[in-house]
Amino acid sequence: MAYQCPYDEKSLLKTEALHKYILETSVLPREPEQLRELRDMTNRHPRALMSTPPEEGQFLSILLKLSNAKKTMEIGVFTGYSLLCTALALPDEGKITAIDPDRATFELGLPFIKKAGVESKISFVESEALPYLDHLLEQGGGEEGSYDFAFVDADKTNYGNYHERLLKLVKVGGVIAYDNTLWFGSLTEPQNPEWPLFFQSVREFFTKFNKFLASDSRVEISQICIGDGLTLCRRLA
Ligand SMILES: C[S@@+](CC[C@H](N)C(=O)[O-])C[C@H]1O[C@@H](n2cnc3c(N)ncnc32)[C@H](O)[C@@H]1O
Ligand SMILES: O=c1cc(-c2ccc(O)cc2)oc2c(O)c(O)ccc12
Repeated sequence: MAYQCPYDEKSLLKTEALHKYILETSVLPREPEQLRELRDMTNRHPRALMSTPPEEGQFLSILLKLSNAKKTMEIGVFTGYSLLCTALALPDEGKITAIDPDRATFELGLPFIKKAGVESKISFVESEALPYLDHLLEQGGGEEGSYDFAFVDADKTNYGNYHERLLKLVKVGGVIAYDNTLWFGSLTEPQNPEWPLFFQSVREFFTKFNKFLASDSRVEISQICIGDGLTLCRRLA
């Protein structure tokens, strides 16, 4: 049976009105046309809740520009909202390695990426991320320490495994961003036996992963209350 997330609203803000205010004032009026069209299409998908929300996409975009990122990695593409945000934010020579075993869902968003004229910046890799990251690290050829930025929004309980590989692939000063680290605000809620088992296991995972990141001396971190929680890790040395 399909997993059903117990929450249908992806915002951690105090009220829905505040979320609506931010969207209507600062985000949606400035959202590029192809992103809006891709988001409208995705909203009709049964798993639309998985898509990166527009305020988070806007944040990723400004972060990529501020950090002058050129070579990035995306783990977990779905229909490509965060991927298109990234592709639009990178300079003309920018490159994104986008990894997801589900090509069909990526292809739903591809016409919008093409229409935006940024397809050439994207190399889509149809694969589970872990073996592909290992392949990049094994093949040599300058992949180690070459990425400016990585956005991780895939199978949550593998984030620790991605972290070890990505710390080798991003350059010193590069950033790894982990999505969903506040998992619908459930981390500080009492355990609810009515939650689906998958939801509970991800909650337990993030409880440990957040502590792990906080104690990881290889990175500087900032956990941001946007979308479902986003933790930025900047590689030190
Ligand atoms: C939350 S969605 C990604 C949302 C996307 N960032 C967006 O803005 O629409 C999670 C994606 O992770 C992919 N995924 C699941 N397991 C994966 C794995 N082992 N490696 C890479 N991607 C995986 C799923 O196929 C799904 O498309
Ligand atoms: O409800 C979800 C589920 C996921 C999810 C489940 C299984 C995978 O292999 C990958 C992702 O991801 C979500 C997500 O990223 C989100 O922002 C909201 C909900 C869900």
